[in-house]
Amino acid sequence: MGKWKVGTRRSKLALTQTKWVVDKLKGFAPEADFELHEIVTKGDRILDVTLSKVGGKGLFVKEIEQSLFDKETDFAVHSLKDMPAELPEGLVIGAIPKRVDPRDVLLSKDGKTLDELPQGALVGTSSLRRSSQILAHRPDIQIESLRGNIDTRMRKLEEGNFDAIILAAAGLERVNFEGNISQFLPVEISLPAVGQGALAIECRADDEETLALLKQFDDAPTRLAVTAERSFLHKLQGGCQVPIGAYATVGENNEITLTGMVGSPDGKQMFKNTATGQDPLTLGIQVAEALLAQGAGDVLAQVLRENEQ
Ligand SMILES: NCc1[nH]cc(CCC(=O)O)c1CC(=O)O
Repeated sequence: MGKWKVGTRRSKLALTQTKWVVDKLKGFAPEADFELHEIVTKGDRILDVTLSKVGGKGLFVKEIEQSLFDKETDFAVHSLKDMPAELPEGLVIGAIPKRVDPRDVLLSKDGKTLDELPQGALVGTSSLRRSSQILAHRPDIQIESLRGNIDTRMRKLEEGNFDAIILAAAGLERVNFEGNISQFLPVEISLPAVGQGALAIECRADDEETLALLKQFDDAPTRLAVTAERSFLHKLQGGCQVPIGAYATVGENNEITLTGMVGSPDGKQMFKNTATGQDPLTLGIQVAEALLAQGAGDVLAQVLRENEQ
């Protein structure tokens, strides 16, 4: 039994993800009743502005979290990568389902790969992490900002505004657009965003009934991996839009291997480190400290200063 009110953003991707989660949860609680509550977030309303200049990640989750506090909703489905490194007191991630493909992908005219793009090609992305890594690999490329949901971005490619655009494989897969992918970028070229490809189901920390439901849908290796990635992000205090990437995998005996990167937006400076360990929180901090020792702190400080201007 039980009735759950589920918070979701209104974009096609968000609705698809939320409906997928609800469907799976029905498998664990066949008699339960789920009611979707669509919430328009600040991030959705100001997509035409450069998000990094108005406050970053929190914009997509704040109003949804408020509805959890107000008990208008009982849990909410987010893309994990849209969530700040630190949750507000009183909320927790009740489940992290198994991660899908974490990679970035290139969508181009005529299916060209990154290496096949013409000299000086125009590539659309608003992510500093993506621009940094693309430019490190192909310094001749021109990067231009590209905002909006998946449909909007793909339309701008079709209209001929860009030679190529970069998106997350996971988002395209979830809305069945993966047929448009020209190349899966290897993580050695484009290290994904923290949590990319994973979902987070957020609920109140004291809501035992919801926690018990969500727990059944939690994937332990994914949680270990993204906990390491988020610890790395937290240590670098990468709350807002910053050129930070991280990807962790979990092998035998729950051994976690984490790679983290910080790059300058022009790709001229690139710091990377890989380490292995058992404890995700310690490992994240260790990789972050290795990058700070290489000088990544100066790059991050510079980006923050530019965002403030
Ligand atoms: N930045 C927005 C965003 N947040 C989550 C996804 C989908 C991929 C995911 O769940 O990791 C996307 C689109 C994209 O980056 O292409």
